[in-house]
Amino acid sequence: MPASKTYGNFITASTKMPASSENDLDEHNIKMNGNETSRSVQSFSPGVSELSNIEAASNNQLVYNEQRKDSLAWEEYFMALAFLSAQRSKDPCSQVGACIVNERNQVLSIGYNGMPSGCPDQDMCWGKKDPLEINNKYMYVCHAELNAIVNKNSADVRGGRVYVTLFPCNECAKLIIQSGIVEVVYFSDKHCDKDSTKASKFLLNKRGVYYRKYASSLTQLRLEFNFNAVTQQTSVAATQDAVQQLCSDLRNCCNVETNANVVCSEDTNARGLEPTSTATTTATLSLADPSELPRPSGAYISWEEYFMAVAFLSARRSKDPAVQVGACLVNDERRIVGIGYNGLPNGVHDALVNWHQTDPNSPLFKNFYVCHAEVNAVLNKNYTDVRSCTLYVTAYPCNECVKLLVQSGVRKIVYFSEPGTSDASVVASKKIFALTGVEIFNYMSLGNVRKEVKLDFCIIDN
Ligand SMILES: O=c1ccn([C@H]2C[C@H](O)[C@@H](COP(=O)(O)O)O2)c(=O)[nH]1
Repeated sequence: MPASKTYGNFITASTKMPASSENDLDEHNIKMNGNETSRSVQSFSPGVSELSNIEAASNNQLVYNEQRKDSLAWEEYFMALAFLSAQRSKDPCSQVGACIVNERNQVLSIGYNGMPSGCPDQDMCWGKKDPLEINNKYMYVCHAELNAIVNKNSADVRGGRVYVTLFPCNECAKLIIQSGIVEVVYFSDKHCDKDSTKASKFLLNKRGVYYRKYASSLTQLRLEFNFNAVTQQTSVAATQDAVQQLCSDLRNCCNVETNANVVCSEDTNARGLEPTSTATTTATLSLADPSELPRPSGAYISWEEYFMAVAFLSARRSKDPAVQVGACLVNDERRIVGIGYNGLPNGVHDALVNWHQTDPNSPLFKNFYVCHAEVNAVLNKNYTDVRSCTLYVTAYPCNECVKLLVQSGVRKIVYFSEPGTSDASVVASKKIFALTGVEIFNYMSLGNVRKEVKLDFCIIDN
């Protein structure tokens, strides 16, 4: 990994390359299985907004060059989304995540490894050491890539790019190829010596699916659900950190005897599988080995925490030096259908707006130009309808956004920070919610929710 600057224990996004070079990744020769492969430029162009300031200046345009310099690059943002979704996984060993994006850098889908939907976690095998294959997790768990492909919010993922925390296995490579994904960006290749990874690379090479290692130095990120988190840490977060620590300690010490013993038939694993013989004697089976159980609650992030974390993560893409806002729209099947952050309209160069102009009487007032996170989340949806969706948003929506959300059919809003004022527009928004029956909740009022999520990309290699 290249050297990186640290912020406390965490690396800041400011260490990354300037925004103008985000697209550099699209133009280099890559090494694939020992062969130098020349890669044609892909059409993942970030568009006009990614032109360098120098270019703009040479065109004799006004350059304010005041946009935020530490916002996340696309590459970092998408890999962070993959690692964030991995934190939803209940796999006691490896939490894996995948994020599929299209050529316009819109998120099409996110997935993590887990049991098939509808199969109760507590009834499933989570271990991997049973001599009988049928009693191990591998036959049951759906891989992150599979879940991302089937959970897509678009008609298909053809032409897309998938960001994965772990190099896809051969089964996932087949799905990737068949679904038309053209590029794989991976973080870890820790199973490179396994046949399943070799077969995967063989397949991807044969089909011409380009794969490359995540190239940014950003490998850790702290998503603080607060504009002033240092002074406002709550005991909830502290408690959940303690639960996480406990779970990790438990995972590290196998075969610990606790009182959590159950009596069951010796030929079952007490998780719903058919007995392999007709023996009826009973034996005491210890369920104390946490590596055979799904992660307990607190050792993975809840849905509410996940969706709010996605909103806070997308906020980190914003170039606004003053306020970064993020929004995440979720349908009633808990699929993310739209993500947005506050930014300029497509095609408007980030360097051409005076980000520090706060005078509403000036034609350069930045708010005249910036599209709100909520608007972008609604518009960034693919073919999916946002009707009956829930919006997770880092800040209380403004009056204009409230109208848009209500007209789009959003039925529930979970916001993080309270409006700064209770002026007429806030009162009007609340009135609209009351009249239309749209539910609105402060995230913290949901109770026992964390206010911080830490992403450590290297954890996949531990
Ligand atoms: O491409 C892949 C490969 C594996 N996974 C999942 C499947 C399992 O839940 C874990 C691997 O568990 P280990 O205990 O580390 O063997 O990762 C995946 O999602 N995608």
